[in-house]
Amino acid sequence: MTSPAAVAARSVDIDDRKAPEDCATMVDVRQGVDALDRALVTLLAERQRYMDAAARIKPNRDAVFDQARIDDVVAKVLAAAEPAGLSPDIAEPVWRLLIDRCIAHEFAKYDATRG
Ligand SMILES: O=C(O)C(=O)C[C@]1(C(=O)O)C=C[C@@H](O)C=C1
Repeated sequence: MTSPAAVAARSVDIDDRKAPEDCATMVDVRQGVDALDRALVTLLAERQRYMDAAARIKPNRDAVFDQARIDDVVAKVLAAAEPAGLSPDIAEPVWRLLIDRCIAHEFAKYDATRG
């Protein structure tokens, strides 16, 4: 088990990483990946809090699963992925799984607070 202190000692600030094109070693690559993963965790935790808000605001439990909104979210992600250079083969399955897990979280939150 890696201690939190050891993890912190290895960590690279998001602004203190090499651009992918400038990486010369696998240490550079992995420091960049680890830094981005921490940034993504922060963003995903904030996205999760919007699910908490949705569970508080939606009019009823049936509104938690919204297929039209899922289609809209995936379409917007794919539209943003293209100019950003993110492969749709990564973006689409990642977001479909993310939405699926977010729906499960939203149902759990709804049931815990309003069920
Ligand atoms: O937009 C909503 O209604 C949400 O609750 C967000 C979200 C998502 O993860 O993007 C989650 C559940 C819905 O079924 C659709 C989309």
